[in-house]
Amino acid sequence: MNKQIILLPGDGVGKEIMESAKLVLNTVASEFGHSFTFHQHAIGGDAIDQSGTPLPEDTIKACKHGDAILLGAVGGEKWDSLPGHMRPEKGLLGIRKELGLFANLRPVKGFTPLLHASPLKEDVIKDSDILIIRELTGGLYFGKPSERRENGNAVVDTLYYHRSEMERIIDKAFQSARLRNKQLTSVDKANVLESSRMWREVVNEKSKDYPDVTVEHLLVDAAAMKLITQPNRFDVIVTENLFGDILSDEASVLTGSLGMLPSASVRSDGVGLYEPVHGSAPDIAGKGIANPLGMILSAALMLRHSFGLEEEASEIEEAVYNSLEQGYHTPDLHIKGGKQVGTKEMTKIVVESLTTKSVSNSICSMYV
Ligand SMILES: NC(=O)c1ccc[n+]([C@@H]2O[C@H](COP(=O)([O-])OP(=O)(O)OC[C@H]3O[C@@H](n4cnc5c(N)ncnc54)[C@H](O)[C@@H]3O)[C@@H](O)[C@H]2O)c1
Ligand SMILES: CC(C)[C@H](C(=O)O)[C@@H](O)C(=O)O
Ligand SMILES: [Mg+2]
Repeated sequence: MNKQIILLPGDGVGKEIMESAKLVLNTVASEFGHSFTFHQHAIGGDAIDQSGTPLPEDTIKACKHGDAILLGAVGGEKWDSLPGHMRPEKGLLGIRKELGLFANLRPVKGFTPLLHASPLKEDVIKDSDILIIRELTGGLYFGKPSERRENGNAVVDTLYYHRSEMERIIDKAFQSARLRNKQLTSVDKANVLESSRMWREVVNEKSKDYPDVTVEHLLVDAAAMKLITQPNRFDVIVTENLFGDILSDEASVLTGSLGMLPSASVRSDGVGLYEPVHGSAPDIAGKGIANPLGMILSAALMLRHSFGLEEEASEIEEAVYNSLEQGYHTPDLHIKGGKQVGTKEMTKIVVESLTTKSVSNSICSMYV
């Protein structure tokens, strides 16, 4: 298979972990006889420094023509004082919107060896296998107006959703639930927000088309609590943009670290942008200790969702979990008796595991 992959390393640890993804993808290419060509472009702070804008035209053009996109992370203190529309984060929001990537899939699989200090019982964590589906191109992130008023003393952000935007993401969530354990939790704030009341209506209407899927509604505050106290009760969670952003970082504790979570931002035709859930991690950037696994697992999601390479994707996931089971980990994780390594070494271990195919594991879930 011949594929053109657009790489947007971005800022901070984004650059470091993108190297890891490239190495793993090159290994897969040579093991399975594929040809992956990489085209690197600027986004975020990196792009601001190079051309004065967080999302240059040539980056948008390349993303539209590539077969899939891998993104590291954007942002950092250096650009924090820029006005809102100039910030690195606008580059990320812009490319999601530009490509119509309305569905953000964030799989979370509990992994007990990493959580020896957790108050939860081991089997609760081990049984936790959640797919968070976050609406990605609407809500407060994109609502107009968003501005300062009254001489800068008042502020407005707008939460706008069209019913059709709710319908497509909720449909996607029902379809995903059907492929998994047929349980859908819709998270909203229907006791307060009009948008959430419409969201609930749409979920209830759509549920008639999916009678085999069990639906529950949770208010977001209670959902946040249950995600931590009873994570194994969830299968697929669907929610709007901002709630999904927050809940997915929270859920990452089930895996031991935010550095572990991958994500796929997709639309209906398979076009996708794949990125770890975490940010540019300025506190550890440049130290060579960033966890590359969320990025590597995002590359696996790309192979599965955009290229249909299920076997290759599963092998990467297995190599990642085999490496952890052997005790190798970056400093953000805590494995009793494990061996702490840096980004490059961790990547090398995953690559070795891929090439030796020392596979045997039951902890790796199908990320749908
Ligand atoms: N998708 C993205 O590009 C994205 C996502 C979130 C935040 N951001 C941006 O990143 C910048 C920093 O934000 P933040 O500090 O709130 O969030 P962050 O996700 O960058 O970091 C939060 C914490 O998690 C740790 N962490 C994150 N990724 C890690 C990894 N791979 N390995 C080990 N530890 C890791 C960090 O060291 C930090 O302690 C901000 O400018 C923010 O806007 C970007
Ligand atoms: C950087 C920021 C705009 C982004 C978001 O909120 O979507 C990030 O937190 C994420 O989760 O991808
Ligand atoms: Mg986030």
